[in-house]
Amino acid sequence: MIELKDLHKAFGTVKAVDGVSFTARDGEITGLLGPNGAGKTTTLRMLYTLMKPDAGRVLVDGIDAARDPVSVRRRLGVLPDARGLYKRLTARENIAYFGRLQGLDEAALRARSDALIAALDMADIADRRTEGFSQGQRVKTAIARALVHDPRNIILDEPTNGLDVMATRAMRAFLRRLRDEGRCVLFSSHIMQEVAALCDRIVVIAHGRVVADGSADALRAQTGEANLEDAFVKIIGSGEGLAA
Ligand SMILES: Nc1ncnc2c1ncn2[C@@H]1O[C@H](COP(=O)(O)OP(=O)(O)OP(=O)(O)O)[C@@H](O)[C@H]1O
Repeated sequence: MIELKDLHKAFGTVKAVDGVSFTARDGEITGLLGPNGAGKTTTLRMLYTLMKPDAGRVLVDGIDAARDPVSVRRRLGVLPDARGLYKRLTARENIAYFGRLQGLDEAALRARSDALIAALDMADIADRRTEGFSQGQRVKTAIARALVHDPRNIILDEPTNGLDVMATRAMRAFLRRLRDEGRCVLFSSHIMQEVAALCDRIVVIAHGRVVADGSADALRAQTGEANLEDAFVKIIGSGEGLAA
């Protein structure tokens, strides 16, 4: 479970995150939806301890990220916005490298790598160097790498960015599977359909603040709009910066 409590972060005069609080629960997919520049990436960076908040707290499975960042990182699998892979290594070697950094022994590493390569349907590319990989192949490798230590909480920044329709469908199925295993899945997106198709709970963020938080049905009821897209536009105040 991930709890964010009144997070703040400013860059000079820009209040990127201005009092964000929400909870992402186990066994649910939570979507962080907001237009470009809303503060999604900054919020996620504070959550995965890459950036220190100016104020506020992050708790992962009840552990305070400021007090024990190492334990928090162990409990998180992160697909960051920058997906840098080592291009001279094969996909499998990229995954193994991260597994060793996480302290997995060789037997556990092999078992986890094989399971992820099968789950992400990447057997055909696993032993190729990642140099020259397509966007979809890179995303799959980065996800396998992020999950090698079997984390309970999974954070993904725009996971389907640049993926084609089939790869997007496969990614959605994979995220549902993680959810059905009881994990806490949190992802950010500025694509309404993505969030509508996938999420049990939607946190809408605009100008660094949470402007709505609930199921798709709750958001429709809150706004009186039958169509989720219309509900989002009403909540955010405009459709600018959101993609259908
Ligand atoms: N390192 C930084 N230095 C200065 N300003 C920043 C920095 N990081 C983010 N910002 C600003 O903070 C605001 C929020 O940015 P953020 O990247 O969190 O938004 P986002 O919701 O992830 O947007 P997008 O969908 O475009 O990725 C923006 O105005 C951005 O320009």
